[in-house]
Amino acid sequence: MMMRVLVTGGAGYIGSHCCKALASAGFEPVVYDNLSTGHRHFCKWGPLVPGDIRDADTLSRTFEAMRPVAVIHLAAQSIVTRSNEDPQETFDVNVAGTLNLLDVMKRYGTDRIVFSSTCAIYGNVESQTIDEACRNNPINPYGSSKAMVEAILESYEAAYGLRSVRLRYFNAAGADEKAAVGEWHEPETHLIPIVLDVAMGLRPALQINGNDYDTADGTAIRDYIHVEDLASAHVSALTYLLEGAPGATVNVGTGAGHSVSEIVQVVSRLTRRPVPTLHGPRRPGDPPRLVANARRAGQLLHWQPRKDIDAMIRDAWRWHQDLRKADGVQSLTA
Ligand SMILES: NC(=O)c1ccc[n+]([C@@H]2O[C@H](COP(=O)([O-])OP(=O)(O)OC[C@H]3O[C@@H](n4cnc5c(N)ncnc54)[C@H](O)[C@@H]3O)[C@@H](O)[C@H]2O)c1
Ligand SMILES: O=c1ccn([C@@H]2O[C@H](COP(=O)(O)OP(=O)(O)O[C@H]3O[C@H](CO)[C@@H](O)[C@H](O)[C@H]3O)[C@@H](O)[C@H]2O)c(=O)[nH]1
Repeated sequence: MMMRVLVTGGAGYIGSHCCKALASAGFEPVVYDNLSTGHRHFCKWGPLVPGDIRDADTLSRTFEAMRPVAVIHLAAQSIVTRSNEDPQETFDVNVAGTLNLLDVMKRYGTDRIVFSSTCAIYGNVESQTIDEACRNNPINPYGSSKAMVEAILESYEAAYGLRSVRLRYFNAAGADEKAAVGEWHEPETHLIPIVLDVAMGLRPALQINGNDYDTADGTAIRDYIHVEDLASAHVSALTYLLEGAPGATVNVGTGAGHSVSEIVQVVSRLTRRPVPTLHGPRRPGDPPRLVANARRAGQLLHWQPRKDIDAMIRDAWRWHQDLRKADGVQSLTA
């Protein structure tokens, strides 16, 4: 019988790719999602149970019926700006929701979880690349909420034997256009889909949030990781836990940093379209540079990223064009 894995947030961008990777590896993903930012038709590799992670009754009924061997926990409020404006919502979903999920897991004896953490927990870091030993110093409520959950998971392992892999993703990018899943947030706040909108002529220009950072071209640097590589890291983490290994905190990035201006250039080169830009102020809560030292993922999980930034932008571009055509969107600024 196939092993069932509960995927909270499985109707979202990263979660849907995880479900595909799980199904390819022989697991049955069961999506648990309130569809607040996810999409019903992204759930193609197993059943969808509509529900909120803060709803203990629906979660308990789901565990009773599905008896998952493990949980991959992606459901979250994950927009940094929104967390600054409404921290109560972010802590409620990300921290209280996770405590609720862990309580139900304990009651049903499900003792393995892969958690979506983030490089946002590092905050402002001096070093060129960041390893997992780097002190947590989040500079926005979103990052704080994820750091809190990491601490909770470590305590739960020590006290209750509930083992977890905390995957600290860097910036997800790209899409699986053949599977018709990709990045689709309303409203969109992430850099690459916004730049692609500009390349399509759906927005007049990209506003660059700050060009006075202490980086080579003055714009902020991120480590972009293909969403398919990110998904395969979840399967590796799950396999690691199923083999009985102890919990771990693991960066998931490529180790290559790209500035906002570089992303604009790559998009312009690959799409052969102009991408006009204008300069705006820094976005509150944005660290200047976040680039992974991803060695531990290789050593512990036997995982390596395969796709570089050009592949990410190419795949995102194909998906984005399909999405905008399907949406019938003519102009987002009209
Ligand atoms: N996108 C990135 O670059 C990135 C980087 C680091 C970490 N993360 C983390 O990865 C996870 C997934 O991010 P994403 O970009 O796929 O976002 P997403 O918004 O596409 O997916 C989140 C999913 O969770 C669901 N959800 C939200 N609140 C819920 C609740 N209370 N109960 C049940 N379901 C709920 C949404 O409907 C959605 O399907 C998040 O935890 C995010 O913090 C993302
Ligand atoms: O119109 C825009 C949009 C973004 N940016 C900048 O581009 C960079 C990347 O921004 P974005 O794509 O929004 O990603 P992050 O803010 O780095 O956050 C993402 O990546 C985090 C990990 O760093 C995750 O935890 C979050 O969930 C996810 O939103 C930042 O410097 C932004 O200020 C712009 O200059 N203009």
